Amino acid sequence: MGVLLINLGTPDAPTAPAVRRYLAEFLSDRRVVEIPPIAWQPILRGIVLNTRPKKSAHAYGLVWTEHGSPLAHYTRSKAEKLQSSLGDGVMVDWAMRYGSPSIADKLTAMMAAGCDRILLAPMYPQYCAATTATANDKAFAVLSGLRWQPALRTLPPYYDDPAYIGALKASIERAVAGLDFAPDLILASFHGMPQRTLALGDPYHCHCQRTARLLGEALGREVRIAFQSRFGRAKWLEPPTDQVLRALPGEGIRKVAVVAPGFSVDCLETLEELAIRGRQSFLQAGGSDFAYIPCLNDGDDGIALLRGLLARELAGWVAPS
Ligand SMILES: C=CC1=C(C)c2cc3[nH]c(cc4nc(cc5[nH]c(cc1n2)c(C)c5CCC(=O)O)C(CCC(=O)O)=C4C)c(C)c3C=C
Ligand SMILES: [Fe+2]
Ligand SMILES: [Fe+2]
Repeated sequence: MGVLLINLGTPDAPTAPAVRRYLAEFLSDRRVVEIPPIAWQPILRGIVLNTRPKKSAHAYGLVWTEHGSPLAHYTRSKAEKLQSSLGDGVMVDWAMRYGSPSIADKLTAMMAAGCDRILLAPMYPQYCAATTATANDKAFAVLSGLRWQPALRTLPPYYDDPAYIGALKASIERAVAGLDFAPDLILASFHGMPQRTLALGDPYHCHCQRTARLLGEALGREVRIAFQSRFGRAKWLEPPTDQVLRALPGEGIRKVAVVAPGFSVDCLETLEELAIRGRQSFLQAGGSDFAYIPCLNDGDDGIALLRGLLARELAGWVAPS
């Protein structure tokens, strides 16, 4: 019996060549960039991969840790803590959709260790074709080459699960209690997506809206939603986080706490885009106090949440110790 936590992927080093390799794989995924390859690949190879890696490598350098990329470090730590929590009856491991460790290598190792039933757990509370579906696609593609396949289950999105909302509420309340100011507003920033994916039926936008609404109800205060990390020229989900942060002081909101509930662990998009650049935008626009509240990461709230979700999905396969 195995559980494979799957996250997005990250470069092996904060250098332009490593970021280039990572972006080449990531941005060639047709679940991520839905432009026909004949039109997109020349733009990707001719422009994006010649300009973005240097800029992004600099940004990665600002958040890189002694354990490597924060995304990989926290994902690994989550898997190790869940292994202890779920016990010897279940093998818990982790993989990345892009780069390493690969889904193919980890699934192969799990099968070699005797796992004939595997729960795939994409680490995304809100379902999105560009994240959840492509992670599962990759695992199914590995199985398509096997004569003797293991049985598979996939972790459903958990954007409205009371345990998820409860874990976010506890972590936000604890973080806010430790601040030396009282925030006028909690801003929930989710990764953006092209607007057209909403019209095409992707539930991601609705899942984000529902998470933010339930979180506001649980906290008993306004939680405003925004979408970050715009990529490319198409229209993205609105409002953009950086614009909201720049507009808040004009509304009289001068103390803000920003949280990123759509990211299971901190990464470039939260630590650099929100905690560094978001802070600058807000303070330059006249804000007085800014706090970035970390993701659930490998903290007790996050581990207890995932343990519960995984145990539920493993029901009938195993009784965790
Ligand atoms: C949490 C959900 C995510 C969605 C939805 C998502 C969609 C999406 N992203 C890009 C382009 C980029 N994303 C990048 C980094 C990145 N994205 C997510 C998560 C989601 N992306 C994470 C967790 C990360 C961080 C990775 C890390 O190493 O820390 C990047 C790379 C960084 C950069 O150069 O800015 C790009 C590019 C698109 C196009 C997209 C949907 C269509
Ligand atoms: Fe992204
Ligand atoms: Fe970004």
